[in-house]
Amino acid sequence: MTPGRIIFLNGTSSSGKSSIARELLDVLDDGVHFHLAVDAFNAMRTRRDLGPEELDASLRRTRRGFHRAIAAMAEVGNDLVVDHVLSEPWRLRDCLSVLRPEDVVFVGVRCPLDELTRRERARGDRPPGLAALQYDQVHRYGDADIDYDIECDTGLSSPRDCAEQIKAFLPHRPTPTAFGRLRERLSAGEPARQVPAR
Ligand SMILES: Nc1ncnc2c1ncn2[C@@H]1O[C@H](COP(=O)(O)OP(=O)(O)OP(=O)(O)O)[C@@H](O)[C@H]1O
Repeated sequence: MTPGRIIFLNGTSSSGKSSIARELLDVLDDGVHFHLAVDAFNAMRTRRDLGPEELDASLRRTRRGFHRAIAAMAEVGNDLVVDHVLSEPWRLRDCLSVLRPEDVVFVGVRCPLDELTRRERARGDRPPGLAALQYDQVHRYGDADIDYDIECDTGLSSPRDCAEQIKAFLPHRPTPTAFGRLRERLSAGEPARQVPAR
């Protein structure tokens, strides 16, 4: 059985990941796609108030479970669009350890901070300052910027345009993929992006 393709969107809250994912499901006409969002997994959790330690442990298990659910869906041939916030280094490490690098198209979803703050205020359903808190973390691993297959700037492009850009990129996926390159660099203790020679 051929494993499914995983278009993996990483960006801060309000960067436009879910909007792009919805458009991707509309524009991708090669097969059946599923949108897997970490928010949807969080929404499945018991509503009871948890203490800080219990909440931390539960959030970590939710995310580890989410990563393995992605792997399981793809393993049996489902094509996926994943929407995630890699704001802690272990989340990327865990994804690199459970997903097949050759199946992953790694997409950096970027947006300028002032626009993120404007959107966050306008939508009103996210804690104020959340995007700003994640801004310096999601596209970094250690001291380096994360190396993606493709990046979108939602400050410049609509969700539909970003989806079309990703679709146009798919036939040109490099080998090794960004996940393949990251896996090798991180296992060798190197930075997340190749440092240009001086
Ligand atoms: N390219 C864009 N241009 C203008 N507004 C956008 C764009 N993309 C998304 N938005 C708006 O920004 C808000 C957040 O978008 P969306 O829910 O897609 O972000 P998200 O990254 O999935 O956020 P979260 O991780 O918090 O769920 C929405 O109100 C959406 O309409």
